[in-house]
This record gives sequence, structure tokens and C-alpha cells, in this order.
Amino acid sequence: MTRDDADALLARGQTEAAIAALTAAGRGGDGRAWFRLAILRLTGDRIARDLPGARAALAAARIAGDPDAALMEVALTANGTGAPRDWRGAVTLLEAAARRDRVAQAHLALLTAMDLDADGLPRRLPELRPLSTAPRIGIAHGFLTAAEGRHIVEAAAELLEPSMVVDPRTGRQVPHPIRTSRSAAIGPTRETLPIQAILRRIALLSDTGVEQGEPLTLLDYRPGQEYRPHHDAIPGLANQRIATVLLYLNQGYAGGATRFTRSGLTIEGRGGDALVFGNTLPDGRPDPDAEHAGLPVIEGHKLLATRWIRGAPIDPWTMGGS
Ligand SMILES: O=C(O)CCC(=O)C(=O)O
Ligand SMILES: [Fe+2]
Repeated sequence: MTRDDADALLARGQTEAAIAALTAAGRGGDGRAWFRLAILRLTGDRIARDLPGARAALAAARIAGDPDAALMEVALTANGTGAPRDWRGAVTLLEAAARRDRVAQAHLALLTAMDLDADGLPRRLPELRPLSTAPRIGIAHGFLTAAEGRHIVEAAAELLEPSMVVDPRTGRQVPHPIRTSRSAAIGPTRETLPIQAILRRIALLSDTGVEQGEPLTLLDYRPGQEYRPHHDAIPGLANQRIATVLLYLNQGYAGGATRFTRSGLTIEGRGGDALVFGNTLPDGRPDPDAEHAGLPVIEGHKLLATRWIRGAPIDPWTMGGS
């Protein structure tokens, strides 16, 4: 049995036979077959989602020498997919991968330049300067280094697609002229250790837990593109978006400031700045004063990463709250 046999079986809907074919090919030393099986188990596409099973298949693929599997295993080990979070275990896996793979080497170099404790938390945080108390808005200058900002852009750039918004009636993602940028969410399989270290930094800065954050989303605005006035809180959401962190990844464009429409507070973030703001009132309802916009970019190219943070942990695989 080969990987091609498995593809043919999958195309015909013979899932059990396809899994058997992939397992046989994997046992024969085909790392890519294990990787395929891991992806099937992760996506839950055609076979039931099985996160621990995906981890086992990824480990087998890594042992067979597959570098993509090794990096994905690092990501899932640190973010707790299919097993409890294990930062130290993830770093050990990354160090092993870096001996053979330049991409892993680059991730390790970025990570080593950060001042982290054994759980991936920063030892020091840049100061959060208050800009407003109601709603709570603050900015931390120099939150990201230039290399960290570039890493976020590289992790998401190939995934950029026209932005969608959540339809409040159906909860589905739909295209809408309110948001004309392109965007890409960095899902759990693509959360490199440098990105996960940044997510932990965001959690500390915003006084939230890392598991409350939706996947980090890159926004890419060209001239004329904007995010019209909106609330990040979604009416009726049980596990509400209580806060937002915006990471400004570059500068040198004209227009494109972030504006809080009620107060007029306008932020022209510089590359590396982090803006933190609350979206809800003390009773949990959306705060009308948190309405804000990404003004149209007039010239140049604006890159931003957004972390929408829920009131309670969220499962990135289902986007369901607990
Ligand atoms: O682009 C901006 O400045 C605002 C982005 C924003 O509001 C969001 O991502 O929710
Ligand atoms: Fe927003």
C-alpha cells in the first residue's frame, strides 16, 4: 500500500481502507503518509477528529524524518492540542528539529533572543501606558521587535484572503464591505514557538489567559482599504470578546490610523506597538464607547495583527467557548 493508494481510496469515500493504507505506508518508513494521517485526524475532514491520534501520527512522521511534521508537533505540544500544554517539551522538540532544519533553526534563534521563563512567559513586559479609562485603552511601545513582527507576517502572509466578518444572525463568516482588508488567521497548527511566546506576552499585557485568545489574525490594508466603525464584541455571544489587542507591524503608510469613534481618540501606531482595549461593560454587555475603526489607508501598506480575547477559554478547533 502506498500514499497514492490512500488518496484513491479517500476519493472513493473508503475512509477506513485509506487510513489502513496510510498506516501501512507509514510503517514502511513513509513519513509523509504519517503526516497525511495526522492532518486528516486534525481537520476531522472525512474521519472523526482525533487530536491525540493526530499527535501520535505527527510523532511517527517526525521520527521518519518529516520536517513539517516536526514543526507542527512543536506547535501542538506548546499550545496543548491533543495533550496538556508542555512548553519545555516543545522547546526540546524544536532544539532537536533545529539540528536538521533551517526553518526550525530560525524559530529557535528568535525564541532564544526573547527573555522567557521555563513556561514561555516573558520575564519583563514593556509598560502599558493608559490612553483612556472608559473604555480602558492602553498602549505599549516596543512590544515587539522588528524580527518578531516580520515573523508574524511571514507565518500568515501566504494565507491572506479577503476579510470576513461574523454574521450576528447566523454566527457564520461572511464577506462584508465594512472590512475591505485581506486577512489570515494563524491557526493552532501554525502557531510557531515565537508566535506562542508573543501570545503569552499578549495575555500578560492584557491580564487575560492565553487560552482566551482567538487565533492571531494578520490584517493587510492597501490604499483605500479600511475597517469601518464597528464593535469587536458580538451581540449575543455567550463567551464574549471582552478585550482586543492590536499589534502594529509596520509604519510609513499614510492614513490607516485606529480611531475610537465616540471620543475621537486616534492612534497612529508605530511598528512594534501594542494597543489594548476593553470591549465590554462591567456587566458583560458590549460597551457602546468601544466602537472603533481602522481608517482608510491613503498611501502605502498597513500590516496589523489582531488578537480578539474572550471572557473564558475558547477551543480554537471549534471556536466554541467553555
Ligand atoms: O486596523 C485597525 O486599526 C483596526 C483593526 C480592528 O479594529 C480589528 O482588527 O478589530
Ligand atoms: Fe476592531
